[in-house]
Amino acid sequence: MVKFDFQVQATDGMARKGVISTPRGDVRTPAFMPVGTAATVKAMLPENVRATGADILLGNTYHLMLRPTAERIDRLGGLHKFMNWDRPILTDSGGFQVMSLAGLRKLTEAGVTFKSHIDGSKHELTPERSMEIQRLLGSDIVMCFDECPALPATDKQVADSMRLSMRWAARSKEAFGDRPGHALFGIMQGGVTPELREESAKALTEIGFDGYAVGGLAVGEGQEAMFGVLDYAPGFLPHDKPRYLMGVGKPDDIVGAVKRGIDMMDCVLPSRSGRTGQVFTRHGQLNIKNARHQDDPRPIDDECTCPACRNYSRAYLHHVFRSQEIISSMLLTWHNLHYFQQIMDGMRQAIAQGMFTEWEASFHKGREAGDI
Ligand SMILES: CNc1nc2c(CC[C@H]3O[C@H](OC)[C@H](OC)[C@@H](OC)[C@@H]3OC)c3nc(N)[nH]c(=O)c3cc2[nH]1
Repeated sequence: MVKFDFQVQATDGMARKGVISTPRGDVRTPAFMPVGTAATVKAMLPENVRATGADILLGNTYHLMLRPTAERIDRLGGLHKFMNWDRPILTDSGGFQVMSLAGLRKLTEAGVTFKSHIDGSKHELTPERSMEIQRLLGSDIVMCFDECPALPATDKQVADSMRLSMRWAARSKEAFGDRPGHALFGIMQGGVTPELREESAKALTEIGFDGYAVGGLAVGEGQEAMFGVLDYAPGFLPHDKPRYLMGVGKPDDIVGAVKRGIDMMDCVLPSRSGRTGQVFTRHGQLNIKNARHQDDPRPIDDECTCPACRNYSRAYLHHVFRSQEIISSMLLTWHNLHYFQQIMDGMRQAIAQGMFTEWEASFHKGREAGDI
């Protein structure tokens, strides 16, 4: 039985290239993880998500516990079978979504009670319940139940919230138990305060996890403040375990995070923005709904090998977007996810060759180019 393992294969400055081995397959790092919130990466068949180069995708505890419920997915054979994705799945613990989506929430030492944003039914999430849900879903990488404080927050609020999350991390570990081949990741909190971030990292490392997330970022603090935390926070975490930055981000956020020692990231951006016509390319981004594309016979990017760029013109993509045709979401999502995976592949190769600085310079230069 392959157990869960992480090997750093090369480093270049703080950047690392590695591989996470799991019973359901390997995850090449640095890795970008497409978001499959309600058991689907929207507008994509799982085999097409794989074709973009993804080794792992995300599921969402909060959404799935409400609908169709974790118990139903368990009865039907687990999330992998349910959504026809047999490679690794990481699920978030649900706390973040409760604070951002649910109505009528009550936060206590025990956990969070809330009313479903779907039908108003009452639910409770605790570290123990979150571990049970993620076990029922069958996810390979389980996230601790934590609290991500909303900004703006006073130092005391951030400190109190972080310490609650650390107590919840211990309860999560206790409830997770011993599950060979499955991993439990702790989530560092502490806002933008180095002392709190270090206290959180120490607490998590003492409890001991298979990987560590840097939480509490990408919540509106801005790129400069986020990079400011990433200039020191990953270094507080064990070198030989994966580091996961939650909820990030735009292409330049991703590059800056890998440069600062992050191994895994997730973001709704490439899939969600694909549905709004936002297209990411190596020369920057464009919005296909802009009238300037309606007669343009060129592909989005003539060097991109995705189906949208190989087979369709900007004029066509403009037309199907304007006409709200379903194929528009399919092609633009596929292109954006493909492009994000191209960035990860480029960084993995660059780190392996000790060329990350040069690769980063060409990445930024490509975006200075004029008309895209
Ligand atoms: C955007 N900035 C962002 N997202 C943070 C997520 C959620 C990630 C979550 O973000 C969406 O949920 C809302 C995704 O669904 C749409 C989830 O994918 C399933 C994804 O789960 C990993 C955090 N989750 C936890 N547990 N703790 C965090 O501190 C945290 C910080 C985040 N910042």
